Amino acid sequence: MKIVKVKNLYKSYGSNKVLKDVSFEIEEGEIVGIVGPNGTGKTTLLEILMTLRKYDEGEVEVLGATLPEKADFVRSQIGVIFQEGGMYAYIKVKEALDLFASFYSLGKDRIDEIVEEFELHQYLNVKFHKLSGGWKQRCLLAIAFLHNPKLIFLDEPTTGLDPKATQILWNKIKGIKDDNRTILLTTHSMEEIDQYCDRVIILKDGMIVADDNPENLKMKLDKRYFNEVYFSYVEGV
Ligand SMILES: Nc1ncnc2c1ncn2[C@@H]1O[C@H](COP(=O)(O)OP(=O)(O)OP(=O)(O)O)[C@@H](O)[C@H]1O
Repeated sequence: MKIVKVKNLYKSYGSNKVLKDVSFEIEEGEIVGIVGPNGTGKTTLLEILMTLRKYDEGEVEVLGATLPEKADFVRSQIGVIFQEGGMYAYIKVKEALDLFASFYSLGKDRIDEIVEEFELHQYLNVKFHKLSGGWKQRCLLAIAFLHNPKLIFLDEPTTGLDPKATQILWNKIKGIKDDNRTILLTTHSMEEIDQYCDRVIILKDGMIVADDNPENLKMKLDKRYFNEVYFSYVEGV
């Protein structure tokens, strides 16, 4: 099943044409990474799919529902981690879980399950701003996962994390993926694309310049590492 369908998408902010004729589809169960230089429209694209932004032209379908018409349905089905994880600084982990569970009318059993799955026990009474970067992201992933979404959006989930915390978070993301969930993320880490993504979409100046499996792209361009592929598409080297 196609989880995301985007056809001939255009988006401008005033005279700034940010997305230009973007088309792609995502299959159920894929981990897809979107990469590209700063300001090339990655977050804007994610925000359109998450129902947070209107687009100018084109067609967008998420989980079989057309946007923007079916935004309420899509919102109830997706999980999201925003860039630099927006969360109230002084809320305790337990309070945050209770709060978000109440938005989806979920009971204590589901919270207990998530605490178990993400191993959050020892942090339940810790305030968010006291958590390390890695644990913050892990808690945000747990919250994003509370209502069992089939599609999860992660905007630069590992930015600022040390290698160990990055690895732990990715292990969790992979675990989620094994459940046949679909994950769409942005990252500036070429290593993460190489190691973890089934597919990569490279955006340059708001257009897709490559969309394939990272291994295929390396073979096609005869490169050993994905960062060389990236530079080849983005810088022409
Ligand atoms: N709300 C907004 N109003 C006006 N312009 C915006 C808005 N949001 C983003 N832009 C502009 O749109 C362009 C694309 O921004 P966007 O954040 O989507 O890029 P990005 O690829 O995610 O960048 P980064 O890698 O830095 O996160 C940039 O020129 C940015 O300044």
